[in-house]
Amino acid sequence: MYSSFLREHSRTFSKLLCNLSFVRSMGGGPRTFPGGLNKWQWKRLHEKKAKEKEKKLLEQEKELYQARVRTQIRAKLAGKSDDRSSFSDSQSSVDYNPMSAKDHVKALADRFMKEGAEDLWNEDDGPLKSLPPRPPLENRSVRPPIDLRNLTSSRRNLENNRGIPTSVTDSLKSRHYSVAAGRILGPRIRFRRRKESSSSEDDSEFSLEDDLVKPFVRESKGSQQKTMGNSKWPRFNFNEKESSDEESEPNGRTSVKKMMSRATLGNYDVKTKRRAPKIVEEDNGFSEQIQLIREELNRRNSSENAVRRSDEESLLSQKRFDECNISPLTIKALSSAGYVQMTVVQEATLSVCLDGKDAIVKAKTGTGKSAAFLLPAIEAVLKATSSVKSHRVPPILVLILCPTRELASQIAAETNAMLKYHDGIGVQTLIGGTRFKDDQKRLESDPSQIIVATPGRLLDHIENKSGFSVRLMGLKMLILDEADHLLDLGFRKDLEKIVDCVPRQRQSLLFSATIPKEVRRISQLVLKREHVFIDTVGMGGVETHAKVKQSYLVAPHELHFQIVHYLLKEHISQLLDYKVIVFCTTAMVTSLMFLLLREMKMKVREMHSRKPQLYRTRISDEFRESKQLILITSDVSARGMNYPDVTLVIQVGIPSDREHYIHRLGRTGREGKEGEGILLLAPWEEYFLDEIKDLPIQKSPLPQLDSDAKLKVEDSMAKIDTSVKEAAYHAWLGYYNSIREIGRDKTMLVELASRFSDSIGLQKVPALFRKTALKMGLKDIPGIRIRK
Ligand SMILES: Nc1ncnc2c1ncn2[C@@H]1O[C@H](COP(=O)(O)OP(=O)(O)OP(=O)(O)O)[C@@H](O)[C@H]1O
Repeated sequence: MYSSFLREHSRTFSKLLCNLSFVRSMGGGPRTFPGGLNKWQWKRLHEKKAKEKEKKLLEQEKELYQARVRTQIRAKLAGKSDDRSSFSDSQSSVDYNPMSAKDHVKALADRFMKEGAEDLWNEDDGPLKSLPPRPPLENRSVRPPIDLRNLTSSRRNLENNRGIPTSVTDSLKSRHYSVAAGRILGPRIRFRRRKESSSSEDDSEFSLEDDLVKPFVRESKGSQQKTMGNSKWPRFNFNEKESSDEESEPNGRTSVKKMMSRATLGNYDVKTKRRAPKIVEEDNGFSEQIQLIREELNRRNSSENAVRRSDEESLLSQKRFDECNISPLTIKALSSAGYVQMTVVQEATLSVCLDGKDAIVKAKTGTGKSAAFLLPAIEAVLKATSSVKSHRVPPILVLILCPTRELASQIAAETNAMLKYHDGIGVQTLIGGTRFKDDQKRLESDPSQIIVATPGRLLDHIENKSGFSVRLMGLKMLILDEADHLLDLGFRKDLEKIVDCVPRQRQSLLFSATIPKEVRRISQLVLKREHVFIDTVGMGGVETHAKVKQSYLVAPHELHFQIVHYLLKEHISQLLDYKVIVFCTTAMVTSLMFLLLREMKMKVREMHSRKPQLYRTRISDEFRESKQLILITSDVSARGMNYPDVTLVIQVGIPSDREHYIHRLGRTGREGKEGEGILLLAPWEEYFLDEIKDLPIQKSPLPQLDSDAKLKVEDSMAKIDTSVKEAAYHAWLGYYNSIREIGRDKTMLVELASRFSDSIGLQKVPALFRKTALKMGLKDIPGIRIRK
């Protein structure tokens, strides 16, 4: 709610810090700082200061906001419609920066009513879940379609629909409140309360503005809100603390409830009505209204989806690149790479991106999102270089952030292909696992306008490399590939720092195959408020490809290695040109799986975060080019990697969330091709299926495993070094401990981990360091051994 204000100020402050550290880093390196502090102490000191400042700003903003809301209540109670008009003359001219409560509410309403924002109405992530069948409502079929916008923009609509009084006095009598915080818009929640003293019901309706007022509203003791049709809709909590605000009236009548503090609102905030003990009934009209809106949205979307499904997952649109407003040299490069027609997401996004608008884009895996952001990126560079005089060191004009090193390299390679005929435009990668000095040399000898980076290494350059921050000051476009992952907690801090170091006047583009609702909410960390949301999947659309057959197997953990071996054998026997990716839960489990399958003479390669970068790059390149190869990997390969013609993806164990499942699966069935995905779960992991229940995944029967194969697996497992297995056990325990559904029952977790330890042929459960056990909350759990 206060974020825009806060962001604005904290950004300025952080920029100052950025510049400060940059100034210090000029001319040879920031090695010592005032007070004898080293770089990190200096940095921490300033981070602390920034946090304090941020807190103070937040407090100020809160106060301002509360004052504004109080004024609004006063105005209402005094019978004035405009909150500002209720101020004294001297106050009325004050500009309540950054915006008035009404404007704020309107802005929220606008944002949530935007085209494509309907899914924000949905309480769950992902597409709208289908609604349970409802008994037919009278006259429902003859109801005209609901204009959703009208629901927010015009109160009258609802009021007329439902016979709610519209006059000022009436509306004051039946006070209107609804819900802000971006959750409900338009339809207002209507509560009925019965006055203790009278049998007639007092309609109290809550309007959008007044949820902002909620902290100031005190409700009568004992009054309860009845559960709404959907329990997730915002609740009005009339809790004990609020009721303790009750004061005795001078006449000794304690049953008269005062609402809000008299100190702030004088007599206006004293409710002189008798206390209403409880809400007598909930107005079902509201949930009905919501239901109708949802149905209307579903209806609209199902017809859109029908059109979409009619050209069944077609990847390419009708539009050609040469029909678009992009450089002929780029078009030439595109056609030499075999791109003539645009893909659907490219067509949907290009004009918006070329217009300079901020956008957040959701499109299925393997549908050409990279080119969709690279084309406008190249245009932005061309535009900027033609209008700006030549610099000795060109500024960085486009910054592309990726979550993994391999993805950054892949994007850079694709950019290079598109820049084939453009002289004087270059792209460089800044990724971890390479020598920092080599980066520096490349940046100096061949400064490029486009940088593709992983967040950590980019920050190293911002903080340590003199001149780099200055080059970033010319940035025109910031792109986040796999945006939802970059906005995840794991990357968030780095991302915030990076955003603070680039100009505010820039275009930002966010792309991913999965954009959960909360990511859309926090995307404004990067995007302007007036951004566009482009969703080529569509609400209610399936996020995976119809041509990818999805199935799952449930088997005890002890059988997983054997089953993977069996599935691979089966697949290889059916396909000459197979190419398989096996995803494991952690790097060390990946390593164990790789060693086992290699021991069993399968043609496998391994890739995970514990491998040196040079090795990772070599394996990635080999797998891209090869046929008849199996890649055993962790989530480093889950997102964005474009290995052509992957025929099967096996996921062993639960992915960390629904999004990971979709991205891993998306390594097959790219460019509209066919593919297959198998998820292998232990019985206690079956709960995960609930997260993907809207996806077309089917249960497969357990294969017939012969005893020879079992012996073979056991023999091969016995040959693997114990240290690898111990590391796998530790990693396994760490992974599942971090998964809420499993990690919360520590005893069960340790028991399962012991079984895993058995299944990989360890004689006894490996011991943990005391510190590790403590950190994981496992110290006193039976079955955990502590290292002496
Ligand atoms: N217009 C086009 N014509 C033909 N092929 C294309 C076109 N655009 C992209 N491709 C190809 O489609 C494949 C997938 O593209 P890309 O890797 O950009 O997908 P993506 O949507 O980013 O996938 P992910 O969500 O997994 O990151 C690539 O092999 C790319 O070369």
